[in-house]
Amino acid sequence: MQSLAGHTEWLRLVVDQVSDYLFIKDRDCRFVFANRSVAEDLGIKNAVDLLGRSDADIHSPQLARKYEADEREVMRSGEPKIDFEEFIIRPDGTRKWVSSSKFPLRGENGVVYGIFGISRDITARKRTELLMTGQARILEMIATGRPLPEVLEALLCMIEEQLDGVLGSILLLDESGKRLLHGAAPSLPKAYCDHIHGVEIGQAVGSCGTAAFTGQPVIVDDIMTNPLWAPYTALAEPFGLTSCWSTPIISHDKKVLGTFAMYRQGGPIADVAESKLIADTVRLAAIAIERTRAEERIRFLAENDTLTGLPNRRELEHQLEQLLVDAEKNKTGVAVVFCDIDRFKSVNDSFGHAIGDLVLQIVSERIREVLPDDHILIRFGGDEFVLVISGGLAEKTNLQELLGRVRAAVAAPMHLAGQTFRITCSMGTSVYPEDGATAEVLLQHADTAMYQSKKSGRDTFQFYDRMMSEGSLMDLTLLEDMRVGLESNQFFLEYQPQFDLQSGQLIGLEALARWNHPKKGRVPPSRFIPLAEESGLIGALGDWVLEEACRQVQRWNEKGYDPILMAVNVSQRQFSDVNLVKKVKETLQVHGVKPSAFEFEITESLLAESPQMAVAKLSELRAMGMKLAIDDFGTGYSSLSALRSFPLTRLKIDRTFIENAASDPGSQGIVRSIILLGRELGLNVIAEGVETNAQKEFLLRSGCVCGQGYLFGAPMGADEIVKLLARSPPAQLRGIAS
Ligand SMILES: Nc1nc2c(ncn2[C@@H]2O[C@@H]3COP(=O)(O)O[C@H]4[C@@H](O)[C@H](n5cnc6c(=O)[nH]c(N)nc65)O[C@@H]4COP(=O)(O)O[C@H]3[C@H]2O)c(=O)[nH]1
Repeated sequence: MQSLAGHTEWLRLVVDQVSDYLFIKDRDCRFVFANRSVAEDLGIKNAVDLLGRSDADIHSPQLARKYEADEREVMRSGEPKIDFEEFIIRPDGTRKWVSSSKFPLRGENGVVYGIFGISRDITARKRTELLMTGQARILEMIATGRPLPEVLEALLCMIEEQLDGVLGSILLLDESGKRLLHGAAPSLPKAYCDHIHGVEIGQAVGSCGTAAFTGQPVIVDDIMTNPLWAPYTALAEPFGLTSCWSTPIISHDKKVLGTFAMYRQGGPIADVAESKLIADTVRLAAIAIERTRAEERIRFLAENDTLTGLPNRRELEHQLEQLLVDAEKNKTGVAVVFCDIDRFKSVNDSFGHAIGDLVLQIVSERIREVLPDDHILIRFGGDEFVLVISGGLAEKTNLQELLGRVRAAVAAPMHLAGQTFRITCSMGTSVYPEDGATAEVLLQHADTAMYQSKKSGRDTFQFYDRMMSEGSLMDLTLLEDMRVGLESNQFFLEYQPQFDLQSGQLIGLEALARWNHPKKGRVPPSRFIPLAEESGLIGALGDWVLEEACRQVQRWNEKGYDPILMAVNVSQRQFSDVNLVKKVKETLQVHGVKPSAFEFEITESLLAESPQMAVAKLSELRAMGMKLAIDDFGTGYSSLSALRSFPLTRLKIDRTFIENAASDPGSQGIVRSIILLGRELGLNVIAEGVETNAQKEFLLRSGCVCGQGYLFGAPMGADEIVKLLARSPPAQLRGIAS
């Protein structure tokens, strides 16, 4: 008996040395035997204290039910359950994975009276497995574009599963690089996260604020005493947070993206953290954040214009369609406004593209400031913007008032690169449902109305009118008529005389195109010249004008009249023709006209469009001996230095300045400056549109040499000019080299 007792004692000593769990349970699943390993992990000092207790007395009901179900099945079937994985949760909340085998215990009569169990610790292996599958799952989430908060949360859950008692948190550095924003923290109290959200980073801002600022990990084992946490102890204390290890999340190009922090409630953090796990976690977090930011950037680029930050054309169509659906439902209006900057190309060419870009940014900001936030402004492309206005503001009187403010805001002076100038815009508006039912039609009609604003002198806005579209149709018919007219001699030239203001002598003629339409009668140049320019027909018309002017000079030469300077207008498109110089040379030669008796009138904007090409071409024409004038001078953006580089011979002061010159001091000042500028550059100056003696007197007083206008003679036929030529031979132009 004694030997048996000694034997039992000896047996217990042996089984208590074994690190595996060894246990026996009766038919009611109550412990009848357990070794020390089982008791220790359950926080029970003496293994005998386990005897008679069931899993329900020790574990959570969920775990207890699972263990019991397995054991009852072994007893019922009489078959052992070998090497299966399960886990226990210790009283401190940590998890232990085990590989268990449970065998039925039979008496000599073969009756099963309990189970014998053995379980081996496989936590390390299991964690590695879980870590690998967890990481693979997170990479899959990143690859399939799951939302960032979801990915970060899964990442932290994986960490919390790996590191017992750790509460994870990820904070993201905001765009300014100054503040940390909440990313994910599945186990931290919400109130704590709310406090941290938006914290400014710095030298001593807890663990995360400091880690983000320095770019280095910050390990704080005692929050209450560490100086980095001094301002935040009161924040951590109510939540029982005692330690925190924060590691900066760094991008591939070494920028701080945020922080990954591990907190503990009770005890230091340094003993639970594993550096390899931390390194893997911040790497995965960096991939997730960078991928999300790259996607956001791509989306932004796809939907917005990079220069102004405004939504782009693609976005407009999408948003406008949606607005129209809402407007249809709510029976409200939507206005589409096309806004185009006037003469933007000239701005770009005169001041450079960098200034052009700034102008676009300023214009977009100015419009945005005037437009209430809930209405849309998009950059349609180039110098075109589209405003979409809905609700009460889309009603005509409100809209008029709003567009007036947009117009004024855009036109306010701009001070850029040491220059001050005004930019204006032309706008056109179409309104749903009156002017169109779809986004496409509304845009098209707003564009048509904008085009009308341009035609009517720019710096204004127009509402779409059906007649405008009909006008476009009429334009097409007129264009066709013009083609026919050019071939069937419906065009002819009139000549307007130019005079020396002092001597009153004839000094030159300006050839002006005229069209006698078989049905419509005289069509004014203001109608057909812009149409010819837009359509490209101006090339053929310009060739014809040059040819006809040369023929006329030739006729007068043959009749023995003294040679007179003949000026012809050259449009922008005509000037861009690569064969222009060759054509002019040939035409003059064919008709025996001296180039020195010919003048080209070009516009200021033409010089601004492409200054290098203009200098090259003008130099060639000038080298032939032709004279070169700038027409409508004063309306463009020419600067003194730019003008110097062009080989010009005269400036024609724009009619609008002469119109007011006798009375308006502003116009007088401009006229005087142009005359001075001409003198400074050694150019002859002629005033156009002189209608009154008062204007003539003012010009004489200001030192203007030449004039042209109804006061001296309207454009007239060649026969009338002959009478002038017969009366007095033309004088040489003063101030121009031949
Ligand atoms: N109010 C007023 N107007 C005066 C006076 N004196 C002359 N005019 C008008 O002023 C315009 C002068 O021509 P522009 O500035 O070159 O302006 C021209 C020019 O830009 C263009 N144009 C005319 N013929 C041609 C041409 O053959 N080729 C090209 N490219 N353009 C042409 O059409 C524009 C208009 O031509 P027009 O209607 O003939 O109008 C002419 C002329 O009739 C005046 O005292 N008061």
